[in-house]
Amino acid sequence: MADFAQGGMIGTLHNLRNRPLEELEAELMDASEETPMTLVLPCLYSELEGPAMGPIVEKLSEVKYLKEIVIGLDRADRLQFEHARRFFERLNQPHRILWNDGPRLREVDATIAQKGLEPNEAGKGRNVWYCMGYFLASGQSKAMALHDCDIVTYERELLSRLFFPIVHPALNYVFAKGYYYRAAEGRLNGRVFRLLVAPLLRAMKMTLGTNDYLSYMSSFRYALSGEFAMRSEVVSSLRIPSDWGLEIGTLSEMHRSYAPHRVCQVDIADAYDHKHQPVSEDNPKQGLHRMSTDICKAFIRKLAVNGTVFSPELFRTLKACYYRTALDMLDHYYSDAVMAGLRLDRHEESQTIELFAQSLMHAGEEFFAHPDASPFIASWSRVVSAFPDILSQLTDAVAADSAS
Ligand SMILES: O=C(O)[C@H](O)COP(=O)(O)O
Repeated sequence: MADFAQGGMIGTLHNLRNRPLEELEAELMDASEETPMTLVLPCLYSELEGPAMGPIVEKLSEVKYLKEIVIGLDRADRLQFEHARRFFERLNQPHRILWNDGPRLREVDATIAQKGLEPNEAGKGRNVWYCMGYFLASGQSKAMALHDCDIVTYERELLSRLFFPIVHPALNYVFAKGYYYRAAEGRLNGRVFRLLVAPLLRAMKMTLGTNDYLSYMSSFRYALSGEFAMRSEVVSSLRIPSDWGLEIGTLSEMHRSYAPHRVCQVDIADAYDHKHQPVSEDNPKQGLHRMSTDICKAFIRKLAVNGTVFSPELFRTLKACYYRTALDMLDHYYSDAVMAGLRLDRHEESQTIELFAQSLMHAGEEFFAHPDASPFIASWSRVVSAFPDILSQLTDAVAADSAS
């Protein structure tokens, strides 16, 4: 059962009363006249072959209030792109597939690269960024929502609850972030959020002192959720990171550009399950190992930009504080899991905390070695000012791919 606490700097929209989906969708239908809505699906080709995507597309095809669906397809060759086109044919809404690795979109990327504004690495950030560009270019909608494509617990309600706060005429939000808890097959998940992000934020407050940014970030119940929605005016000026700092970077940018009362979080699901990445202890370039380093880097850069002066001593203190805080929080997660009848392996999670502490130190070393490095991709408004016809090049390329 949901509580109704408003504990942080942003608004929290709970799931009070389990309102029927039909009621929510009817209100979204009404809102869609004034505020048309586009859904963005950033996916890997391999996800089309996984257990989640088929049911997601089946359920989405029933949604009536969507104006358009934009699918960003990564890691697909020509045959796989053609298969993807057939796969998405069952959608009842107008939809477009961005074949990110296809020759036409690579050519658009090469054009943007002439002025050094292209995403500097492939990945979810680049995929989302091109979908945002297409959303602006198509100009069909005033609101955009985005969700992951590996959600095995997907229900239509998730999408309706994500859009509701930014499109309902009585509400004044420009950005909504989804929250839930993660669990599957009797086990409590969400390891990076629980074991890294939440205790690191507490440790940063203790070591650096509370500031507006840390209070804002701590207000999010699931800062790493891949589900968020925004009004079109946010999309053109948003800078997003190309690495695993995407979610933290996006929230940080919202903090930079908008007052907290225009940002909210919304309960979009009960238990949520998805594809789990390995921890990857031995390979810092993969799995949760890589994700944890990118997230630490995203925090460090943001704090540096806000005026925090980092030193090796500060990192040692922060690491010690993080480590102790994470272990304390693990006790609470364990108690919560036991009471809910869920499994949680304390030894395994303690080892993961040790690895995340190393990731924090590693991120600090990288920051000292490359203080100017930034994973942020330029905003679309900057790209458009450098290449005034880039959005039509993008729509032409996508249309030509879909007609080929
Ligand atoms: O949100 C997270 O913490 C990471 O994506 C890892 O999630 P998982 O533990 O559910 O795989």
